[in-house]
Amino acid sequence: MMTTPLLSVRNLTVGFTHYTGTLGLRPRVVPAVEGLELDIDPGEILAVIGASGSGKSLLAHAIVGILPNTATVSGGIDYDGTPLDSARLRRLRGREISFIPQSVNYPDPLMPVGRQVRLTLPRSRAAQLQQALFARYHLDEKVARQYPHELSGGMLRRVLFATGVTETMRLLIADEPTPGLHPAALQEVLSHLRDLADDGAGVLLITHDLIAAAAIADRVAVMRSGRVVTVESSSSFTGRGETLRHEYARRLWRALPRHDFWEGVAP
Ligand SMILES: Nc1ncnc2c1ncn2[C@@H]1O[C@H](COP(=O)(O)OP(=O)(O)OP(=O)(O)O)[C@@H](O)[C@H]1O
Ligand code: NI
Repeated sequence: MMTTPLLSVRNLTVGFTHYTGTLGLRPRVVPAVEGLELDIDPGEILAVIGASGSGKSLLAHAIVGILPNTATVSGGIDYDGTPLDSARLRRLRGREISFIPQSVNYPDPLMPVGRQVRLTLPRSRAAQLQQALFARYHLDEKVARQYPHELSGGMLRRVLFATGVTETMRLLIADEPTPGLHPAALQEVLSHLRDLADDGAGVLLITHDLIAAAAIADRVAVMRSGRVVTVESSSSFTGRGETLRHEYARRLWRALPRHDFWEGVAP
């Protein structure tokens, strides 16, 4: 029996207009990601890996409807079997669909973290919901009044989850939630993601960390230059990657330092 995927990305292309010609007046749409096809089932973690600039964040932004309005988009995204248009997204975002943005300039360094969390919540119940979320993520209430630089990396990450993850969540899009974490905090975030999936959520985990992706995800989509070159079962990232379907995935796997080590000692 076929089940409907929770999320289905169909032939998604996102382009940006570049101006060419001698006067720079001739507009041309250059695709930044092209022909993306991906499914996520309930209870599944799909990791998306790929080099910087390969289009991972654009994929996430297309799903949660926050592409810049300069982007040209074609293709479709279905949620629960029906198109995820902007009206539906507005209704579902923050309820069923959660997003943890890439933490480049987030959280805001100049705002207490509790206030940042409250800004993402329905205004009428923001204070109460923020307290409940902090309790759920084992964050002391005084943390709410602190600034990001006053918290450890692991605590900050828990704040990000408190911001993004709601009780009613069915789909989580997490863009690089783990960089710069020390091993214990990394482990904590990864096992939290696994728990959310084991509770039935579909998770799209964007990461540079192929080892973490292989350890925690069910499948790993590999992006390169704006395309999904292959979707591999995470169990194939083992040994020398003999069972990986695509050569590029094998190359990424074999390029990891510990493989150099093993190759170094192999007869
Ligand atoms: N607002 C924009 N205007 C023009 N081009 C853009 C815009 N945003 C992204 N791009 C292009 O799309 C490409 C993919 O960007 P994206 O942020 O998705 O990469 P990424 O895989 O998330 O990289 P990283 O790992 O560094 O976060 C970039 O190389 C860039 O050329
Ligand atoms: Ni990114």
